[in-house]
Amino acid sequence: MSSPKLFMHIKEPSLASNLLSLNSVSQYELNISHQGENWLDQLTLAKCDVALIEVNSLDDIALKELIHSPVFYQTEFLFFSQGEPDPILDQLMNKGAGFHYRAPFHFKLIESSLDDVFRELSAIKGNTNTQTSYLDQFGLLVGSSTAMHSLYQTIRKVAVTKANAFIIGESGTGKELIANTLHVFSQRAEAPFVAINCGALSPELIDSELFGHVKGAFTGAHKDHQGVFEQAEGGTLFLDEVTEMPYEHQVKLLRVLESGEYKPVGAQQVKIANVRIVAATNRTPHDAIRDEVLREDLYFRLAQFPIMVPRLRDREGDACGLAQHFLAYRNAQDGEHKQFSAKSLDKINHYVWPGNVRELKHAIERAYILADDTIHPDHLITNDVNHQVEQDKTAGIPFGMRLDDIEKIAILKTLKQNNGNRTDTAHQLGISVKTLYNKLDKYESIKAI
Ligand SMILES: Nc1ncnc2c1ncn2[C@@H]1O[C@H](COP(=O)(O)OP(=O)(O)OP(=O)(O)O)[C@@H](O)[C@H]1O
Repeated sequence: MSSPKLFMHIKEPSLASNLLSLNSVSQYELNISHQGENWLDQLTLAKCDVALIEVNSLDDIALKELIHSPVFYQTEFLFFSQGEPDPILDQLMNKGAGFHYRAPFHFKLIESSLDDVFRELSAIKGNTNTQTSYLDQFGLLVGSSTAMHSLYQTIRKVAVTKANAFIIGESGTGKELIANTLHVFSQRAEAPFVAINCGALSPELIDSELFGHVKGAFTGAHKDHQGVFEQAEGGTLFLDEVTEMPYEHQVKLLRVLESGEYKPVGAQQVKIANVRIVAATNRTPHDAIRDEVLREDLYFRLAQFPIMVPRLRDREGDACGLAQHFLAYRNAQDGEHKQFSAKSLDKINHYVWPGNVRELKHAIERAYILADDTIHPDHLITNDVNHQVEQDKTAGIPFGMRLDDIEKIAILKTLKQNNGNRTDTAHQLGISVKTLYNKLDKYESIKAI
């Protein structure tokens, strides 16, 4: 296991020597900056886990650049200043940059912060070859790739802030786990984490689902009902598939985010919302705004921190690692010792996993059931839709078949393949859950005529 790396850019000689004499500093692999050169460039090249940076001038170009640099999310920062107001540093701190020590410095405190960071980093780096899985784990997320480590850094930083976060990534990449991990690492961890799927909210009940209702507010409202804002009081509200919420209803969310107030249906008094909002989408926000499925003003309110989730195929080595991880857990459940053959691991490694971790998890579950002791490539059944479409194409679609009939067959077949799961079906077909519901409603009404 390699030691965590520490970068040091300290000009003031006595501060530098005091820091260098700390025991906690000597635990790290040390990397000292060359004065006179841009320290951010050096830090970017050195890829360090922790950086000690002395800030003593408002025209520090590197400090200004840091806020837009990926390094900001990949490194734990300890800034040192003489205490003069510095708006850029304030901005960095608001974004969860780490620690800012003002002169006179208390080296005991600095020592203990560095010890804490060292322990955390060692735990992450050293969490390999456990009995159950050899991948690193952070919160609820498993993965050792560089892409996942940089995601962990981002989550660690965002979690401690009050900002809303917007998680953007393909279906099955783990957006809900990320939202949950953000909650677990936040100061709201003791309060509830409430998740709702905005695509599944029925338009008639949206107000009541979000804000609750009082008894007698409408026919069927037999008792008071708490909406998700109230259920998540003090904690985190996860708005999954927020782009699938009807456009005209999104303004209601916007109002709460702007004013912090909401009113249950039929109530006289407004309530104050005390929740952190984490939203997610598997669309590109830019496209969603252009296609008018996401209000731009809502996006800016939600996306104080956009978090991009890497696709499984962009996490080098993680597909095999996760497969081993899922299998190890399954073995432990049943007291089994099933294993992958070398060829099956090769198949896992080379497949693109369009359904990301969810698809991998399901494939391992199926393979586990099918295999006796060893999982062979044939046991690994994937949702390779493209491949299936190719096979169906060779079977041929009848000449002259109406396009809407072809569409209907594709929808119903995919729905069946996904055991009726509408979210997965919509993702595979490349349409929104809302569109899928509309089309299914249309088929139903035609049947009824
Ligand atoms: N990094 C990970 N480590 C372990 N399990 C994971 C990881 N990422 C995803 N999973 C598992 O994969 C499945 C899908 O994850 P999740 O529901 O969080 O994805 P999602 O991006 O929210 O999907 P969708 O957009 O379809 O709602 C879950 O069973 C989850 O436990």
